[in-house]
Amino acid sequence: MGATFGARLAAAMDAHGPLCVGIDPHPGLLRAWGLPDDASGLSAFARAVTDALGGRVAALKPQSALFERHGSAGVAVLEEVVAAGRDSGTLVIVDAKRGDIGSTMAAYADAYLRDGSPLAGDALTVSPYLGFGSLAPAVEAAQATGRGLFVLALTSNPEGASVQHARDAHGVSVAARMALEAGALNEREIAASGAELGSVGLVVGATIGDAAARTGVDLAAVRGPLLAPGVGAQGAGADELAAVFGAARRAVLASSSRGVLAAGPDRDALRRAAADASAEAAAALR
Ligand SMILES: O=C(O)c1cc(=O)[nH]c(=O)n1[C@@H]1O[C@H](COP(=O)(O)O)[C@@H](O)[C@H]1O
Repeated sequence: MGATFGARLAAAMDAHGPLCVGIDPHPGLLRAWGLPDDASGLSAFARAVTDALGGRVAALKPQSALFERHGSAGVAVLEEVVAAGRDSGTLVIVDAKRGDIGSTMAAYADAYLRDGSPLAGDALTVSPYLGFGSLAPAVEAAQATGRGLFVLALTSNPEGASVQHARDAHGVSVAARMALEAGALNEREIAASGAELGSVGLVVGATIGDAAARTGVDLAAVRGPLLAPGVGAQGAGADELAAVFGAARRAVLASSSRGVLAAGPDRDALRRAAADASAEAAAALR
């Protein structure tokens, strides 16, 4: 196995800035780009984004749901995106938010985290709400193949608080429990690899305000990458990034989908939008 996902992501952020661009081919965006809402439109959209941004941003994050809308033909396009990202040298985070009981999770791990699987990018978003331990097959597969995970912890949507802020009998919030579990895995990995960041990241929305402090989540102690969606279309910008992440800001990968994609389909306009978003995130997180 080569370098760990955490090490590869840290190098990519140093080279290109702390920005992940989401590939979310919403019907409205396809329309705005003059493309049909079918698999051919998805393919043209995804190719335009990977051609424009491959090799220029730290990561690309295709949103599986928007490909699944078109059934097997759409999933085939998702496979093309994963391959195009890999060919361009840009890390691909497959945003499928998978989570299931352990034995079924093993099948998801096989689909998204196994060498040679057409759906396997460099990392996968996972949902720990069947219990963090249910993710064990994904953790094992990711560590065996040098891939990463992003575990939903404090999500950018307001409804997330009703689950994630809840506290157990010891007063530990659900989000803090997820952060502690991820931190323990990263500590072991870092002890072995010597990398700056582990490979078990968290999803922490840039829109959450002071929720990390209120839920007792120590973001710096996670020692893994912090994927921060909510930048751009959901309203977060430089001020929110700086305020939410504080001492953990060096680990943050800001994520924007519609905020960058709205500049397309023109290649140079997409590049300018991504470069501006990346520079803004870098300044906020310095
Ligand atoms: O895991 C994610 O990426 C994610 C987690 C979260 O808490 N909030 C969130 O918006 N996302 C994803 O990030 C993307 C946000 O898109 P924009 O709002 O267009 O930037 C979508 O694909 C969401 O599914």
